[in-house]
Amino acid sequence: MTESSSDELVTMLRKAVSRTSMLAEGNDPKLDAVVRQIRQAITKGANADDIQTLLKNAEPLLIKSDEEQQKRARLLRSTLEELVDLLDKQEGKRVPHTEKKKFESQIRLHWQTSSQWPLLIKSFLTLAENTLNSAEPDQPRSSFLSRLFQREGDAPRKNDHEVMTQISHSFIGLMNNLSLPSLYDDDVSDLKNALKRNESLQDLPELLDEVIHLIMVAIGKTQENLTKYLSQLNQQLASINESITSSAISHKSLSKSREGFNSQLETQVNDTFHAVKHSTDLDSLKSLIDDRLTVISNTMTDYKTQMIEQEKQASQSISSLKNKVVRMEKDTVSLRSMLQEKLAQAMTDSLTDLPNRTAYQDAILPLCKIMQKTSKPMCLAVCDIDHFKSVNDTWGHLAGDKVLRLVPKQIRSVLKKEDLMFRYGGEEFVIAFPNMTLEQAMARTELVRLAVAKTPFNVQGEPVSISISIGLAQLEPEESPEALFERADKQLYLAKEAGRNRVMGTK
Ligand SMILES: Nc1nc2c(ncn2[C@@H]2O[C@H](COP(=O)(O)OP(=O)(O)OP(=O)(O)O)[C@@H](O)[C@H]2O)c(=O)[nH]1
Repeated sequence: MTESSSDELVTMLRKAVSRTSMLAEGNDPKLDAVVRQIRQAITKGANADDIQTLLKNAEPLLIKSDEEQQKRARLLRSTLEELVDLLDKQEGKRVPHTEKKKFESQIRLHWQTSSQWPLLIKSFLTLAENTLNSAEPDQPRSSFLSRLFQREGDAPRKNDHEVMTQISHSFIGLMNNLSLPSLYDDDVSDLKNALKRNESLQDLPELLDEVIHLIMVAIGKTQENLTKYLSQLNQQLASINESITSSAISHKSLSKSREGFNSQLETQVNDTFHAVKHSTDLDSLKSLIDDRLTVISNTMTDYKTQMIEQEKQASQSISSLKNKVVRMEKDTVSLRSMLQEKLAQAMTDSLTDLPNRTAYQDAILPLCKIMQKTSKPMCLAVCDIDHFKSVNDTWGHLAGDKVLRLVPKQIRSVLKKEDLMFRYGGEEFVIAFPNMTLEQAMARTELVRLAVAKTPFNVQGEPVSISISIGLAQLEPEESPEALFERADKQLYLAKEAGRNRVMGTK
């Protein structure tokens, strides 16, 4: 790996760890604290040893969170298996064989992957529908809902009723094992009550959608990825450290033996010199020189043997270092693609799938600069859902989340592909309109406002009117993104003051 590509990798690692660690927050307070330390250390440019110590501290917490995840996964698997058994025991109904086998293999393949749980729950729902919809041989076929889930006034069919109760209870059992932030307490209890009351498959899909949503909140989609990611990062750092340490040791020992040999040789040459100086006759001089030469020759042989041995070791360590570098080059490629995936995740808001505030902050400065440099107009709109708190208060947080997912879809429906929308935070969305004057942006945002106002949002079966207020500002030649946002936000405030459900703008 070249120095510049390793620098690049380190920079990417830093950036990615900082951002990825933000995603982990909120799952476990202790893990949050360690992850925050890692982020700070990396941002400050701490060395590999320090970061490794911090990663080691994170390990037991990650293991704990992994164990909890495993427990939840096992519970999901056994619940789904029991539910399949339950369907099997239905009198007069037949679980479609191929679908059942397919579902069982899906469970086997995916029970440990939390991102696949919604898919498993949905597949179960389909299997249940198809089973309960299967006609008894001597009964005429009729529509699924009318036949299975009693028409109004019909007495519930005992088996269907029982099976619904058991399905609902199984999912209540799953819900009891989710550890959710207390913010969701009311939603969990509402959902459990709704599941308890539920007697028809008709309402089950919607209820299961909410179960799925809460499961996703509880497991935190990123938790499992983060665990894998941190452990891979740990291995990379350990391998870099090991290589550097072993090459430093072998370098040290080589220079030590060279120094030892030099001083030994020097002593022997000096001794010989003195002995020759003080020798009186030719015979004793000859035998003295013979002796000394033997000693010097032995020393040289020893040194040569030592050198050969050390060269062998050095060449072994060089080839192992080379292998490591090759392996790291390979790992870098997969790490790089994983990092890119992480970066994309870190830039996306998980509720709405829109680019988030971090993405906005990365994009807005270059966008403003290019518009200013090319003297093109640009506008920024800050949109805020009106009285959103009362949606949460009246219908619950889950309903609020649903509205938060639907509103941007309505907004998107009237935007052009060059308009850039972000979820800025809470119930606030920001739209950048490149190449647009204030007049043009006023017209486009008026369409946005109308698209939301005229949509009857369906919350728990009832239509609810939702509106948004929008503040708009046009970018000035030398203006910073922060100043532009502030001016648009001020217009939003004025729109709220003037009665909401309106657009206000300024040049
Ligand atoms: N369900 C849900 N609610 C959120 C989320 N983020 C923020 N909120 C809620 O959004 C509400 C924002 O309320 P406020 O800022 O007081 O204002 P508002 O009720 O929208 O009224 P105005 O802006 O004055 O029209 C708060 O109740 C927050 O709890 C979220 O991700 N999901």
